[in-house]
Amino acid sequence: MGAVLSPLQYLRRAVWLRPMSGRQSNISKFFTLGPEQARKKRTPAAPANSENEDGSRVIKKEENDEKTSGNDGIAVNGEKRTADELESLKEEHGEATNSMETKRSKVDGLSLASSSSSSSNLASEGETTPSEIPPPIAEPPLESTRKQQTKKAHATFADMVSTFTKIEKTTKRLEIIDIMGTYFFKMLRDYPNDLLISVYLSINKLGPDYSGIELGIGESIIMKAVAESTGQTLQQIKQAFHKVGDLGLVAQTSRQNQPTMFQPAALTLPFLFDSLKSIAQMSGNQSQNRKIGLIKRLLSSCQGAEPKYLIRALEGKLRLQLAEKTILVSLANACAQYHADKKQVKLSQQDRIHAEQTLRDVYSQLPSYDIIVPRLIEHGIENLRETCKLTPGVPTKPMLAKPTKQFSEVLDTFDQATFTCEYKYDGERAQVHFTEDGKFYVFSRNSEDMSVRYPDIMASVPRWRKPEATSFILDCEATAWDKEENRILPFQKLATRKRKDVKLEEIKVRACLFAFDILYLNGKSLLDIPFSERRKHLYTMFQPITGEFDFAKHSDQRSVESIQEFLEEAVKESCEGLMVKMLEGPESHYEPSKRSRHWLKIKKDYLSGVGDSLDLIVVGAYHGRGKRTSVYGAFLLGCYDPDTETVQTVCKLGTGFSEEQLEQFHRQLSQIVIPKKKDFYSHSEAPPHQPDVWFEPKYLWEVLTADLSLSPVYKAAIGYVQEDKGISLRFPRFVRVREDKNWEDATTSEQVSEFYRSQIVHTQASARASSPNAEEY
Ligand SMILES: Nc1ncnc2c1ncn2[C@@H]1O[C@H](COP(=O)(O)OP(=O)(O)OP(=O)(O)O)[C@@H](O)[C@H]1O
Repeated sequence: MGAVLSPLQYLRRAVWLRPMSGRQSNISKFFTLGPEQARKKRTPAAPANSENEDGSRVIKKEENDEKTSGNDGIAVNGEKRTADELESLKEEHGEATNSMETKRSKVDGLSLASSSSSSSNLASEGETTPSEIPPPIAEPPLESTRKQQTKKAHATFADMVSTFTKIEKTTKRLEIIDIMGTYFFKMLRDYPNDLLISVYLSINKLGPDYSGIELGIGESIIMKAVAESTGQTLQQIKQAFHKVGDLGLVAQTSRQNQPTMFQPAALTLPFLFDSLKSIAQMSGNQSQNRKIGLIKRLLSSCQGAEPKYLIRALEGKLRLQLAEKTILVSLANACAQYHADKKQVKLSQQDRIHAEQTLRDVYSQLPSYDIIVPRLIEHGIENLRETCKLTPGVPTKPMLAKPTKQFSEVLDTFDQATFTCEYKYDGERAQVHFTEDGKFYVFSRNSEDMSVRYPDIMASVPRWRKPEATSFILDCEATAWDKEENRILPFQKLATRKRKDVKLEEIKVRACLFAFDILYLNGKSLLDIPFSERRKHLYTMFQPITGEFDFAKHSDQRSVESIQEFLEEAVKESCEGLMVKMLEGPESHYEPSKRSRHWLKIKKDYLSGVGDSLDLIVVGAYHGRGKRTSVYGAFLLGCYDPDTETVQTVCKLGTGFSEEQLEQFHRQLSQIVIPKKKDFYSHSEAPPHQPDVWFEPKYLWEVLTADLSLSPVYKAAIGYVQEDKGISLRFPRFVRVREDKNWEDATTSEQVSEFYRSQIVHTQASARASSPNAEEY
């Protein structure tokens, strides 16, 4: 293996890449013909806001004039300035906006461009000048002056906002892909150094998931910053928020109504990105004030619709339908088109499909834009599979299983193929990495770095790794382990472990790893070899140590009776059920990120229920009565539609809780009550169905159900089965909190519709089985 650069090294490399000279092409046309199939009919997204999104600039000089006399000074961007200060600001501002080496103005809100090291590094002589860059086909409605000021150095937030504004006006995925593709194409052509940042900002992330840097600033901090920056009281902002339900819109309106004397310099993407990162990483003493200070600075640089998206970005929710899938398709299209233009060849529909597939596959193996984007720019999408491969140290997206509720279904699915059954351990998924340079990592199902959470696992790796294994990626389940009795403990025990600041000597509940797959070994990816061979490598390279590491127990017998027996054994040993996996042939290859039919899961509970539990978002609650007077008596839960970014309600849940749990949930959830329903929650508007309180989306609960039915009240998977009806759970029962998943990893609307459909298939099949001659009557 060649030397592997760290994400940071690649990022640095990318930052120093020169912009390539542009070529004129009819971009839009190409993207419109995107190969993504039209989706099934979906719930329309929350209605697009009707305000003037492009937001004409407000420079109400006359309003300021009366304030200029005396020492009172005037308000510039919400802050009082003396006449002297104003004079120097004018000079400073005029210079700053024309200079490539723009420095941040001493005064908030006038020139914020290029404060970061990356920003100032980027503008170098000899770059493509604006006159050499052909005008884009569909110019965004930007103020030309602002654009000219920054054209040479960096892409602006204004450009991005104008793209977002267009996206907010449509619910059609193909159009969104078209708009984003056009935007990324222009970034590639004009500002390749800023492409990586533009991708991150579009998905509202600040780095790969394993970097652990996350946005999601509390509403109270944002409200304070908006109030202070726009010269309003906190009360006024709170009231407006209560009325509108979107802090972004409140910020935009407040900013538009604010007298501003000078036009602030454009906010560049690198400066914005660096600032958001600083805000996300601030901690400790005074961090709240420092955050407010930085948000105010950013706000004072915003114009038009920029405050809206800035605030939404800070909240961690852009409310565009920009699912990561959409970004990948748009980016693939943009890159394919850009490189085809460069080579002066025509891009076929086939090429586009190929590009999309390539980027999706590569991203599931190596989910790091830090690594992918610079290599895309440098080597093109056609070489991406070669230049971006599975790499220890970067968590890959785990393969997932489909639920099944009947043993006969297992045999139907695998038919003549060779399959194997394994215990389905009930713990937390753990991807263990060992890099070529000798570092260990443990990553979660969501690519979070859990190395500090599991010091016991980290310490045990050298004991069970044989010296021949010089680098690897293992797929495992970490379970709680009873040292005295030498047995697995239920999942609930594992959940009692601390998640932060875990010290090895203080650990009370030990974790034991059960390895079920190996994806990478000694410099080579093993994804594309049969599972039987991967399993051999696993057994050769590692040694079991009781209570620390073992291989998932398996049985390769294929009769229904033997599977049933094996399941009973698994349950006796505190497992959830079985995993049934293809063992030979190409179907047994490891498919990162796919929920595949080549892996089936059978849980004990499925056999009487719907086929799987669901992981649902807690969106609201109803006050308790009688014994539950002081707590919430029932909860409103929803599933997630990643394509429309909506949370769709699916049931009211009131059973399966202990009294302690109800008290604990009351305490936890009271902290995240919001004044009104989020506009991306989809639920019946009828008063009897409204919960007493609404919550921020935060907690995910696992729920079992007897079956599913169509419903006019609940909106889950609306449009999938019936145009105007959603799907709801009947007799739902609480199982546990899913701490290993983010709320956006909830069961999707599509999965809910699959559960509903498979239930109908099963019902029909069993009706036929119990009455084989039914058709004759
Ligand atoms: N032998 C095994 N093979 C694969 N996965 C296993 C095994 N034992 C336990 N697991 C766990 O079971 C999960 C398989 O189910 P699935 O792929 O649907 O993930 P999930 O969405 O987390 O579902 P679940 O809620 O059932 O754990 C894996 O994510 C893994 O954590």
